[in-house]
Amino acid sequence: MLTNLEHLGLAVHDLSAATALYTKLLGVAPYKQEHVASEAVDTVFFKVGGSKIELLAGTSADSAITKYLLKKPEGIHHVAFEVDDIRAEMARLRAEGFVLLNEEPKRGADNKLVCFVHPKSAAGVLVELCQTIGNSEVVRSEIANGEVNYPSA
Ligand SMILES: CC[C@@H](C(=O)O)C(=O)SCCNC(=O)CCNC(=O)[C@H](O)C(C)(C)COP(=O)(O)OP(=O)(O)OC[C@H]1O[C@@H](n2cnc3c(N)ncnc32)[C@H](O)[C@@H]1OP(=O)(O)O
Ligand SMILES: [Co+2]
Repeated sequence: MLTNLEHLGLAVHDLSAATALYTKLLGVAPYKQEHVASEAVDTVFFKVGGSKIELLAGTSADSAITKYLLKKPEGIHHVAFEVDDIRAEMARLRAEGFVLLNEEPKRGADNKLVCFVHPKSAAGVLVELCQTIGNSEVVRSEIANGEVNYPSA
C-alpha cells in the first residue's frame, strides 16, 4: 500500500545554491546531506510537514541527474511514495503493467529501500517507491538472505 507522499526529488545544478534558496523558501534548515554512490548523487533533505524535499545534484557524467539536466531545466525530477512493503508493491505494479526500472529494491538515501517506475509507463512522471529500512519482517528476511546490505557503521 502507498501510505504517504514521501518526497519530491528536485534536480539542481548547484547544490549549495539550491540549499541556500530552499532554506530561505521553506524557512527551515536541511536536516540531512548524503552522498549516494550507487546513484552518483549528492542529496540534501528538508522536512515539510509529513513529507520531504530532496535536492539532487549529479556527481558524475553517468548520474541520472546529470543526464537529465543535459536535456531539461532544473525542477521536479521525481515523485516518491512511501510504501509499507516494497516487494509487494513492485509485484502489484508489474501485474498492472507498469515498467519497473529495478528488478530488486535497492538502497536509496535517508535509510530507504527504493525502486523506480519508468516515466513512460506513468504518464510522464518518474515515480519512486520507498520503504523505510527498519524492523519489518520483509527487510529482516532480505538481510538474512544477503539481498540487502546495511552500510558499515
Ligand atoms: C538518492 C537516491 C534516491 C532516493 O533515495 O531518493 C533517488 O532519488 S536517486 C534519483 C536519481 N536516480 C534515478 O532517477 C534512477 C531512475 N532513473 C533512470 O533509470 C533514468 O533516469 C530513466 C528514467 C530510465 C531515464 O534514463 P534514459 O532512458 O537513459 O534517459 P533519456 O533521457 O533517454 O530519457 C528517456 C525518456 O524518459 C524521459 N525522462 C527521463 N527522465 C525523466 C524524468 N525524471 N521525468 C520524466 N521523464 C523523464 C525523457 O524525457 C525521455 O523522453 P523522450 O524524450 O520523450 O523519449
Ligand atoms: Co528520491
